[in-house]
Amino acid sequence: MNKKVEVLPDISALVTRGLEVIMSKLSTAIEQRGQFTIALAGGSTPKPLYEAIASQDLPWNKIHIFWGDERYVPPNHPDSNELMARRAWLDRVDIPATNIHPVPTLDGDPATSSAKYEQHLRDFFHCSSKEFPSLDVVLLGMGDDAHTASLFPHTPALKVRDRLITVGNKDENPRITFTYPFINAARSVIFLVAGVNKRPALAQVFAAVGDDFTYPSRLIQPQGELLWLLDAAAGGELPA
Ligand SMILES: O=C(O)[C@H](O)[C@@H](O)[C@H](O)[C@H](O)COP(=O)(O)O
Repeated sequence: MNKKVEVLPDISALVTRGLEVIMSKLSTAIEQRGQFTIALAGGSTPKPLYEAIASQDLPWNKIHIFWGDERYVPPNHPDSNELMARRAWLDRVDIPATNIHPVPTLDGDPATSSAKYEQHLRDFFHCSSKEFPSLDVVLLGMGDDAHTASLFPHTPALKVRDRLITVGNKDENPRITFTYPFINAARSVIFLVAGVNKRPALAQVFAAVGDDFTYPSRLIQPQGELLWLLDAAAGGELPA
């Protein structure tokens, strides 16, 4: 694993750096493989980054969008990660509808939706039930409790290692999430973390020794590149 940590002075610089990194990986992916695949994070931090990507002149027909996790709500619900990304980015660019791969959340049963998303991913990447396909980029946030995607502390989702997608839970509210082994199969995993409230969790995640099930972001140890992009408020006290 190639782990890098960058601390940027503020949110604006964090977004600018995130855009620069993603544009570089997008160009490389399209040059080498003819397409770019990215899984988006939800929450609030990535919204300005999505708005910045929407302003770029890109080969949208070669870009495929997935979600690393989704709340189990309809796509028009205010909590929907898909809705946030469509409003901030996808509705503003000429990307083919077939290049947008939202998590199904209308089956009435999270386990059914989870299996359906898994099959969609396997069909897209033409991979067997044993393989973990590699997205070019998995973009992640991190909660104050060190969760990432919808891998929350001390939940069953943290123990699922033989699937791409599983059902997560936050306060009894179901979520659909990438499993940590699927995240770790990515060519690049990029965390975008901002705010002083994230410092305690970051200290635990970066500690040499710690409990992965208490601090789930510790589980993210990709074979490829791991890049932590932090603003100074979040990362200012981390040991260099
Ligand atoms: O569905 C979600 O909410 C996200 O995927 C979640 O993992 C998020 O990235 C973190 O909770 C950080 O959220 P903020 O960026 O809002 O702090």
